[in-house]
Amino acid sequence: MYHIKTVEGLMEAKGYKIAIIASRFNDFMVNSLIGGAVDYLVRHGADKDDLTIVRVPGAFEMPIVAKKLAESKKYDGIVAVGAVIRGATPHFDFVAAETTKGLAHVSLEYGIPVGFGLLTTDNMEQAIERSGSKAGNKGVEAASALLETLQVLKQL
Ligand SMILES: Nc1c(NC[C@H](O)[C@H](O)[C@H](O)CO)[nH]c(=O)[nH]c1=O
Ligand SMILES: CC(=O)[C@@H](O)COP(=O)(O)O
Repeated sequence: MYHIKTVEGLMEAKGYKIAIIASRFNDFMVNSLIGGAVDYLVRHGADKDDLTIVRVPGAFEMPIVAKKLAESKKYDGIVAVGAVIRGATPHFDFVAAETTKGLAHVSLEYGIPVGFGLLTTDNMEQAIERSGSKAGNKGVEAASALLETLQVLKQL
């Protein structure tokens, strides 16, 4: 038998300062994503005073705000929640791709983990299903992923 050193993270939020970036577009769903993320973080030890919610107009504005938050060095991590829902034109593809790339860029450039809770769905029904109903809550998943990543990074 080999003993292999394994680095893995527990879901522990105590002591972390976390910013939640949330778009106003499709805010019926986004409010549920915020609620899921906050509930998860608090139930895993976060102090409410250590959480900051930053509202932005749409998903496209998330990366520049994430960059500013990262530059401030006030936060250990970011949870980004939003909902991009396909319409009649190719607009969806541009907004979804640029938001995703922008958030990934900020994460790597500034070395700050970003929990990616952006719904990118073909229709409203899929978005509702993923914001606290039958297909779970992407805000919860993003918050959970952030905590695990923070704990892993701390050990490396
Ligand atoms: N259609 C969606 C948008 N579009 C708005 C853009 O994100 C942006 O705010 C606008 O183009 C001004 O710069 N945003 C979403 O978050 N979700 C959508 O479905
Ligand atoms: C994702 C979007 O921007 C979308 O809501 C836009 O809809 P449309 O392509 O019908 O203008």
